[in-house]
Amino acid sequence: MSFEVSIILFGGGRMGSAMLRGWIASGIGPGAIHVMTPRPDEALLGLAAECGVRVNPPLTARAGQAVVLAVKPQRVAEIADQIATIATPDTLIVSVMAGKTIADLRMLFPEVPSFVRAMPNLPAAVGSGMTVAVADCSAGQRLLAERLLSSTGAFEWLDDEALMDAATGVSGSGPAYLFYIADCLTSAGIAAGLPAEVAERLARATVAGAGAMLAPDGPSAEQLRRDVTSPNGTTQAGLEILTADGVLMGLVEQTVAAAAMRARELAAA
Ligand SMILES: NC(=O)C1=CN([C@@H]2O[C@H](COP(=O)(O)OP(=O)(O)OC[C@H]3O[C@@H](n4cnc5c(N)ncnc54)[C@H](OP(=O)(O)O)[C@@H]3O)[C@@H](O)[C@H]2O)C=CC1
Ligand SMILES: O=C(O)[C@@H]1CCC=N1
Repeated sequence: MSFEVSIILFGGGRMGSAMLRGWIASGIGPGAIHVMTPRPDEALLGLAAECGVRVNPPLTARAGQAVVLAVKPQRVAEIADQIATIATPDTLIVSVMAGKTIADLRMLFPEVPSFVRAMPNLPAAVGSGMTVAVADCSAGQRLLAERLLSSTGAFEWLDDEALMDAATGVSGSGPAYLFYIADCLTSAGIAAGLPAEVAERLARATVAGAGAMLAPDGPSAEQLRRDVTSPNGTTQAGLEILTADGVLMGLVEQTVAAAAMRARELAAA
């Protein structure tokens, strides 16, 4: 899907760069993208040079554009003056900051009429992201935001902004939990006698392959798990440990709850 939209991205860090890569790969015209970030790293500068993205150009008011905020919630106040100088009655702010509510954004940016609060995740960089969002803007801007956010992978609107913090705990932070599982699998492989590099290669490929099978229109996770598990075989022996007494399930519930709680705290940061 290729379309033209003029974007100013504030924050060229991990999430900003991940979205930028996803946008470019999906065909969004790179000449239409400006990145504002105080210390662009080599990778960002290389990507920008390769694709014609402008980094830290002088900004002027540009009607109809999307301003994407990918700075830390704790630092967003620093860009209020810059946003005030570029805001027009058509400006749409798309924030991906954890915790910050649309009400918070309205207080921070009183000149801006329209907001989308989104929560993407890092696999956006490879077109396999999961983004959820809520909107307080016109139907046309909602469509624009949806095209932008869905260009990096799966996307859905949430009806209730109160669900954004729980979604942050599941899909926003979720890739980190799975990367940790990959590390656990590597360590367990080493403990079981595999050379470290072999264990790591096996763990990475296994988590990536299992993730690929969880395509949205594919079988359920439960069905896929059953497909691996031969009755009385090796997987059953392993899963009896992993699922014993619901300990892991309880830990994952606590993990998501802690992340959601931190998102609520960040609203006030
Ligand atoms: N990382 C993730 O997986 C996800 C992150 N998010 C959200 O994305 C946002 C960014 O997170 P993340 O990318 O991890 O953090 P990073 O620290 O990697 O990126 C933040 C970027 O913002 C830049 N920045 C700081 N001040 C300004 C400013 N005044 N104007 C423009 N840019 C500025 C920083 O530059 P410098 O380092 O030079 O100060 C840095 O490059 C957060 O709000 C987070 O909640 C949402 C979903 C997932
Ligand atoms: O850890 C964080 O605060 C951000 C938001 C979701 C993923 N990373």
